[in-house]
Amino acid sequence: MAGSGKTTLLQRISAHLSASGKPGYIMNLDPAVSEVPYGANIDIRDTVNYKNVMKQYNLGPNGGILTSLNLFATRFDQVITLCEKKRTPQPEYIVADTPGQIEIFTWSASGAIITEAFASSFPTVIAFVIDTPRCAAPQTFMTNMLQACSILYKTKLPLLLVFNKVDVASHEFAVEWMRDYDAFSEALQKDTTYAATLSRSLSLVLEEFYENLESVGVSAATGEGMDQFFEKVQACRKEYEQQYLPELQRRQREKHETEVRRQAAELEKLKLDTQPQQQQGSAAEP
Ligand SMILES: Nc1nc2c(ncn2[C@@H]2O[C@H](COP(=O)(O)OP(=O)(O)OP(=O)(O)O)[C@@H](O)[C@H]2O)c(=O)[nH]1
Repeated sequence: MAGSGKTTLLQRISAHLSASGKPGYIMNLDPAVSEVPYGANIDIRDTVNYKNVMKQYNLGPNGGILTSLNLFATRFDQVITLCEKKRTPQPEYIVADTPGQIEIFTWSASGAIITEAFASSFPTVIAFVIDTPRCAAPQTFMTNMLQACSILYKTKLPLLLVFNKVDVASHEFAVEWMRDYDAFSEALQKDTTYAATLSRSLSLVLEEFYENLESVGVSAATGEGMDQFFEKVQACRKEYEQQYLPELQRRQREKHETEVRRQAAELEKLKLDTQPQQQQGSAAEP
């Protein structure tokens, strides 16, 4: 979500990878950001000028971001080619920062094109960054979980909940709320509003979702929890290989078979269309 610390975390990830001797391949996909505090290998702003897009298409800020991202997505095959290029040292991670307005990325055609392009070329993991101090209120916590759930639902990719800013507030309460429905319900006890009742019911529904989620507490500001972050990313990578990849290969096989069937049907149609002409042609021969 906006302000959760995505850019600061990316800066931290980049520094962590550089310190390990294997710099990451870093990408900025936010066309509206004024400055990025890390050295980006690919920056959407080098390709699309968001302010010009707003002017040219007579759009507001969100429309401008969305259209810039759509324009960029049309060239994403070139981005993937750049990512696949051999380098020394070979980066182990490609990390992408997304626009702050979550819905622009997750619910747009370009967001789908970009995530699918990554996911069909590399093991891909979504890191959902959460402002931990801000989600100490049970209903804000629930709003974050519903957003995470909708991203998981949309992308079907392994998702890691990254509780950021643990230098300000520990994320222990959030882990407890995910593990123990009663603890979450107790936190809502004094609240008798409709929203609190809804949150309680949703928490029950989300129990299964929580069970299959990896989570970690980090501080992008101090670097706390970064080793655990990378361990969790590796766990998510396994999930990608065991669950997402077979499903992706099945979809690709299905697509290929449909294409083969379509081509065979076209060929058959062509044969039928040309048959009477051949017969006509041979009848006309002396
Ligand atoms: N205390 C603390 N502050 C942090 C941490 N990470 C980020 N911040 C602060 O949170 C604010 C937002 O951080 P950004 O990295 O710009 O957040 P973002 O999610 O990229 O923001 P948008 O792109 O605008 O959505 C800044 O003031 C950061 O300094 C952290 O781990 N601890």
